[in-house]
Amino acid sequence: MSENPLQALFHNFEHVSNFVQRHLSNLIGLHPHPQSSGPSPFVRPPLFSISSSSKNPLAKTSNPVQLRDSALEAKPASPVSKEDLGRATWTFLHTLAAQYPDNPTRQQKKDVKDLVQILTRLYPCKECADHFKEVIRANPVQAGSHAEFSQWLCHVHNVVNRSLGKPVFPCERVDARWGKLDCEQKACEVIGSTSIFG
Ligand SMILES: Cc1cc2nc3c(=O)[nH]c(=O)nc-3n(C[C@H](O)[C@H](O)[C@H](O)COP(=O)(O)OP(=O)(O)OC[C@H]3O[C@@H](n4cnc5c(N)ncnc54)[C@H](O)[C@@H]3O)c2cc1C
Repeated sequence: MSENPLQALFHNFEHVSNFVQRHLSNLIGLHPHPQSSGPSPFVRPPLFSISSSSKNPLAKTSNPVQLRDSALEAKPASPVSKEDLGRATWTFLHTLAAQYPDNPTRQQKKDVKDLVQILTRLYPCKECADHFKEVIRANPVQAGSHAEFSQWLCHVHNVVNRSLGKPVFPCERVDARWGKLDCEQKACEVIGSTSIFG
């Protein structure tokens, strides 16, 4: 009864933590080591550990929560290049165009136009965003159908290509270059394709 209430809370948390670790270890295939004689029944140390002082639960430990996964060790994130960002964004946009319906709804047409406008403001390469804004001003989004949107996108991509001295892509081959996502049972179709409000 004389136990500090915070200490009790701390012990409860530790029990829950141990419980979760046991079940996680079962899930990812870490089984108790039969010959293990130490305090931990596991071959590998737990994913994280909580140290507590039984005398003073508020005492600072040097590292109260330790992540042991080497993938989570503090490493500086490698920067994303302008080229990587560009390729990823074009992949996203052309894949979206490939799946854009022949008869889009009003909402889908609006969403696509909004998305492109948002890119001209938020694209995380300012020089590219500013240039793209000019490109869109001169070539307003056409999204009346799959064919219209994918051809429009191919055209504006070529405008960017030209400005960078890259080869122009033959837009009659855009459907061959950019296919729909390989998804089972139409799970990747753009939502709302069958709406009667198109
Ligand atoms: C909106 C936007 C604006 C950008 N603005 C700039 C900028 O101002 N300055 C800058 O340095 N970079 C910019 N970039 C990045 C640039 O466009 C390229 O993505 C980057 O240089 C990498 O080029 P890449 O040669 O790998 O091919 P990407 O141009 O990234 O193309 C990827 C793939 O798409 C296919 N492809 C190429 N052209 C077309 C087309 N017309 N239609 C369909 N498919 C095609 C090809 O198979 C190509 O390999 C921009 C990117 C985006 C998305």
